[in-house]
Amino acid sequence: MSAASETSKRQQLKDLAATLRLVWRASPAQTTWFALTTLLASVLPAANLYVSKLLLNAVAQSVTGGESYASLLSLLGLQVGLVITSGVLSTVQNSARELLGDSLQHQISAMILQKATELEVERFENAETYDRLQQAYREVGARPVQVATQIVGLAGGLVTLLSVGGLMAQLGPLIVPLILLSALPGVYVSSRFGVENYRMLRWQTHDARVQNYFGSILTSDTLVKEVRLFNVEPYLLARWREYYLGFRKQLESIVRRRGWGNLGASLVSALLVGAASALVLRRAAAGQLTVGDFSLFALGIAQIQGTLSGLLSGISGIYQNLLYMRNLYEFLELPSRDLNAGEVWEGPIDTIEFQEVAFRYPLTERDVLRGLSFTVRRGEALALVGENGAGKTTAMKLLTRLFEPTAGKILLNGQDAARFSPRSVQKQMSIIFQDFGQYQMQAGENISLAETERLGDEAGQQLAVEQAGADFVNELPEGLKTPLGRLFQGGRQLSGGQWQRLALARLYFRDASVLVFDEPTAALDARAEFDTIQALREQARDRITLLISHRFSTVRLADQIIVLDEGKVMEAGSHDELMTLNGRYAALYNLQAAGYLDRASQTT
Ligand SMILES: Nc1ncnc2c1ncn2[C@@H]1O[C@H](COP(=O)(O)OP(=O)(O)OP(=O)(O)O)[C@@H](O)[C@H]1O
Repeated sequence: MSAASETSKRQQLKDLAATLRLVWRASPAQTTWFALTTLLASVLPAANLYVSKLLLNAVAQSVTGGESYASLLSLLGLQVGLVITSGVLSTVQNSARELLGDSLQHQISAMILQKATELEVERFENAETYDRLQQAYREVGARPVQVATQIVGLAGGLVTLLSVGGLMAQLGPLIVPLILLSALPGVYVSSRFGVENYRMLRWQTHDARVQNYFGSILTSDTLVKEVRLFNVEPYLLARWREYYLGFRKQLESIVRRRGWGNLGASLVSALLVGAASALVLRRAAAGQLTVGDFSLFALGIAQIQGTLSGLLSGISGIYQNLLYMRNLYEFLELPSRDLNAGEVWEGPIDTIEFQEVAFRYPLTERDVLRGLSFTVRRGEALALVGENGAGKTTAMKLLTRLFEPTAGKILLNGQDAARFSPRSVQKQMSIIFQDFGQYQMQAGENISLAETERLGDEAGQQLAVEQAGADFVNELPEGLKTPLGRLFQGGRQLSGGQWQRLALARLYFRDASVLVFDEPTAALDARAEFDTIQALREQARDRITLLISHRFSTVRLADQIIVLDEGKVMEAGSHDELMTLNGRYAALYNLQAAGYLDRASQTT
């Protein structure tokens, strides 16, 4: 695939304009200072060369007494003035660039984070989005300011080239073209390998993520116990290293080929400069050039070569940087989901009705829910049971509007939920997921995250703690203000069950009319689970409770039980009805009950 086909020219122009807009918006003042000082500094090389030439000629003349000390001094003064001007300009230029880079970095990070908040939840379950997010984050750093620097540098470079070229043209007609030519091979090599480098990094993104993942297992606080016990370290290290060796091979190949390319370019360049020098020396031998002219030539070569290669590599640099910036734009252009779009739902939810709901995850081939129908009313509890992967959590993701059904309808108080904005419907729901969050923040914050408008509501937090049976919070050194987790200094680590109680408190903290418990008690023992669910039934008398659990002793407390099998309802009814039916539910229930009885008889 050629670099050009990766992004069309038109797209690149658009990206260029977008990048310049980004730079300008980040800081108009710093951008102006930066551009102005760069342009002013670009006439200095020609001025310097010219004054040096005059000074050398004057020195040569003074040897024969043709030039006074005062006139030499005035030329020197001019040269010192130029050095000071250049110092002032470059100081302002560097400061402006540094501040501009910082503003840009902040602005782009904020854009990426904002975008992440607008993405559909399903995007986060998709490896491609992660790759894009990671690539976008990588570009936050220097790229945009590099593009700005390169564009301003192009204008400056042209001014320098024209002014120095004009001075050197007086030395002979072929001199400037020969020197210009000598810079080209080097520029070609660096631009070609620049593009190749870009492609290599892009291909490596996915593998680098996998490699990082292996590294993160080895440095994870939560996994360290399993890793040590099972002695997984050598395997993980080997996998990690295997990826490194793959990257290394690609890098070595690029470095080797680029090395040969640079060598060839230097040889060609040396030959061309040699030819230009021979021409100048011939004129010098014929007495047609002054000492100053020769110094102009010697210093001018480096200046022209440097400026031209700067110019050309600036162009290819802009091109390459825009390829990288595309990653950022691709991420920012991902479709957003406006969670506030739709009518605003107000008031409590009294009934939930699933009508023939089906769902298929994006990019997959299989419906994970098929024809799911049930109704649940305020004051009732409905339990979903079924084997792993039967679709229970997915049904809750649909109810809570994290995803939309692919077929069928969900009615709330008899109205199609799809009409209402997801945010306003979600306000009426509180949930504890299987993989609930363990936020490395204070205990009280962990609870109040369910309603950040009430972050300081300690009485509310305390009530939620009591409802969730999370009394351990009161024993913590600073109570609700105790920082939790191991990530930051001073944090207290909780047990799995304690974290879960805290997540339960978070669920209660939100004043919702629908409570969803997705295996809320997995980290609790059977007795504690039973107590928790019974307490929950008391507290949820005037709400709708939806419960997912693998423990039938808990499930039996629900008014309605739905047995899901491969996304379809297999049986539905109350505990007693399902036991009378003597089907799958009854079989599973009896199996677990026998297990309990068995254990009970062993302990007595
Ligand atoms: N993001 C996803 N993309 C694709 N398929 C998914 C995704 N999440 C879940 N699935 C698939 O959907 C099916 C139902 O998953 P779900 O998590 O709803 O099951 P569950 O009944 O809650 O299982 P468990 O008891 O293990 O929690 C499974 O086959 C799972 O592999």
